[in-house]
Amino acid sequence: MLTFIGLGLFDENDVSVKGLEQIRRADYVFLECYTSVLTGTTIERMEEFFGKEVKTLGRDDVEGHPEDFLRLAQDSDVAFLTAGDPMVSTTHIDLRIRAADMGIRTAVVHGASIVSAVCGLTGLQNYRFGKSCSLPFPYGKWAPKTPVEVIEHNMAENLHTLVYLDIQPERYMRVPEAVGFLEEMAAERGLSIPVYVGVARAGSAEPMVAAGTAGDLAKVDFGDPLHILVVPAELHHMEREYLETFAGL
Ligand SMILES: C[S@@+](CC[C@H](N)C(=O)[O-])C[C@H]1O[C@@H](n2cnc3c(N)ncnc32)[C@H](O)[C@@H]1O
Repeated sequence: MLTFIGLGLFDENDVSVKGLEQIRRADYVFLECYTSVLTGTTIERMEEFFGKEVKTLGRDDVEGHPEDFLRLAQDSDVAFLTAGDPMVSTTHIDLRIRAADMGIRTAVVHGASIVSAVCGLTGLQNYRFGKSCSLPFPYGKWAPKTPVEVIEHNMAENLHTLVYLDIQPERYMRVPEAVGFLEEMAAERGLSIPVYVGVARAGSAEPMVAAGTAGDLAKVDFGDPLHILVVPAELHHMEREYLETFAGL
């Protein structure tokens, strides 16, 4: 049996009771740590809390040769953990299909996701979001055009855009630098982005939410990772009031 378990947003306490029970019952526990991370804890703290050894998996282990750990699930209970929800903005539906093809029973225990947390923290209505995009660090002088194309398309449709910020082993993209990258790309296309909304450490006791122009956000200290950005569409009056009340718009 392979159980996909979402750990939620910040630390080991965010797992659901169902998720915790499954982890404690599992013969093997793997944590995928490249699509998102719990920055409020460590592997050691998770192991202590779960009472299990937690083995980490990188992108190549999961997407390149998952058979190695999937084989274990053919005759034992394997828990596959991710930060957030395992099936939101990940490619793990592929893994579940591969497992099913190998005759392995599977199940999903959902976790709190950054996608819903952003709505709660910013007041931006979930049904007003268009396609989301990921913003990677530029590679030398190369930077992808896709994020700003997605934003432009969503703005034309009057939809909000959620911008996931790059996570690398040694560094995390922060809101002010993300705004800087997007401003450069937008200027090249002649696109003007009037307002940004930045969020840091959703799920922690002290999440940071700030809204304003690129210039406003450049001055904000968002603190420790993880960070995420929203480019809002035209604001509904309730969304505006919420951002004025909770994000200093
Ligand atoms: C590719 S998405 C994966 C989403 C995850 N599966 C979920 O359901 O939450 C990961 C990105 O979301 C953002 N993110 C995730 N957790 C966050 C948090 N607690 N606070 C702020 N941003 C977060 C970061 O930009 C990160 O690079």
